[in-house]
Amino acid sequence: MTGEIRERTSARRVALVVAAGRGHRVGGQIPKQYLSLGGRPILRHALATLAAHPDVDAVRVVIHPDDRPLYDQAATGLDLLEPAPGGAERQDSVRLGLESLASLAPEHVLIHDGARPFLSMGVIDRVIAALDTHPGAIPALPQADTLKRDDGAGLIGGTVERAGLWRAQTPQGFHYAAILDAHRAAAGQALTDDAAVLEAAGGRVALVAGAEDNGKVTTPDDLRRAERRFQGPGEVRVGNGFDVHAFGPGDHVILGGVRIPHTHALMGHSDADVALHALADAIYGALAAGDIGRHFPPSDDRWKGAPSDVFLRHAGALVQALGGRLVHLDLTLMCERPKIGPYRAAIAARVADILGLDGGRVSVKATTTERLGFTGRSEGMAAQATATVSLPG
Ligand SMILES: Nc1ccn([C@@H]2O[C@H](COP(=O)(O)OP(=O)(O)OP(=O)(O)O)[C@@H](O)[C@H]2O)c(=O)n1
Ligand SMILES: C[C@](O)(CO)[C@H](O)COP(=O)(O)O
Repeated sequence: MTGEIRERTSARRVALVVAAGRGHRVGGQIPKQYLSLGGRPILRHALATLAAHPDVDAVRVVIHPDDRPLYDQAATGLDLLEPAPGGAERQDSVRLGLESLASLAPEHVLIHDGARPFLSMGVIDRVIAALDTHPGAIPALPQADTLKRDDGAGLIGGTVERAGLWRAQTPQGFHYAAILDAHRAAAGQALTDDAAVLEAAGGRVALVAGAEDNGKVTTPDDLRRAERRFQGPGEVRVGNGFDVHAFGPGDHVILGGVRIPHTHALMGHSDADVALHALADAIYGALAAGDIGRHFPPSDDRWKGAPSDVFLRHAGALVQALGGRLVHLDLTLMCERPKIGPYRAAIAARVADILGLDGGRVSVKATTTERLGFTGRSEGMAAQATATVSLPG
């Protein structure tokens, strides 16, 4: 997301994160969503993931007014809408949050618990995809254990048929107008999730695959389990990127942010920096966060002639937002001319500078294609990149 989103008067898809609860079951001095998990407040984990998702246009958090200083700390550096005040129960907080989005009039809203830190891009993707064909969709997992009902005196009163039962998670996605109307109509009824609110209004809600990791921190045991994830070695991801631009009239090319004199220029919507485009795509790939065209559509005039370090910096920021680290970047440029050798060190240094890395983590290589193909005929250039990213476990 960019700073410009905050100024928007509309956004197609908004994530509404409810975080106004008191966390009584976890206990402690501050509400659970502000407790530290892996060095960052619990709430920040999901905020970073939602803010980094290419199909989420804006994020609003619903908070308890007393928590404003804790919220400001948790949200530092993330580009979010102003938070909205919550209510006494989760359902009230969601309704108030939905009302607060009226002027944005989003098409879709994804309602997420701030206490579910391990949200993945894949779960968000599945919920969003289901909204093409359904007014609501939730991630859920089939019930695996046998279910017992007690008799009120510590004995089993019966066994509940578990077939067809699912455990509901968040984010729960909805067509905004439908869920706002349903929440208004349900005010006063006690319903434990937003799917139940739409169901009560007669809406049909789809089930998509949730994830075991996407559990809610509800009790001190959940918190201990969540902390254990950060004691492991984390996860290493590898992504690749590839890009091509054609030569046209001009007297220089921009490669890796470095201006190189040449008999032609590279043609493109932005500055046609084939190297930075491949690198950005490699990072997006490692995060499963789409590609450069999804974040910076060529149809958007804001990116006409744009310097491509904007794209690479954005990809690097997504890694940071997820609490991750760029371990290594490897770039190969393919062309007959210009000769890359004299500029190799400058390109590596510029890439490292854009991403705030030390130069030893950026490799720049070049090859001709032995006069074969479009690069061999000097009709254009290609670049290929690999990004290695480390994410918390
Ligand atoms: N009045 C409330 C109550 C809950 N929530 C949010 O809804 C999510 C799920 O609720 P839950 O796990 O029950 O959180 P708490 O209500 O804080 O927990 P507890 O019942 O233990 O106090 C949490 O992110 C919580 O902050 C909210 O925004 N407003
Ligand atoms: C919305 C929810 O997280 C779906 O599982 C859940 O219902 C919240 O329940 P709580 O009563 O607020 O803990």
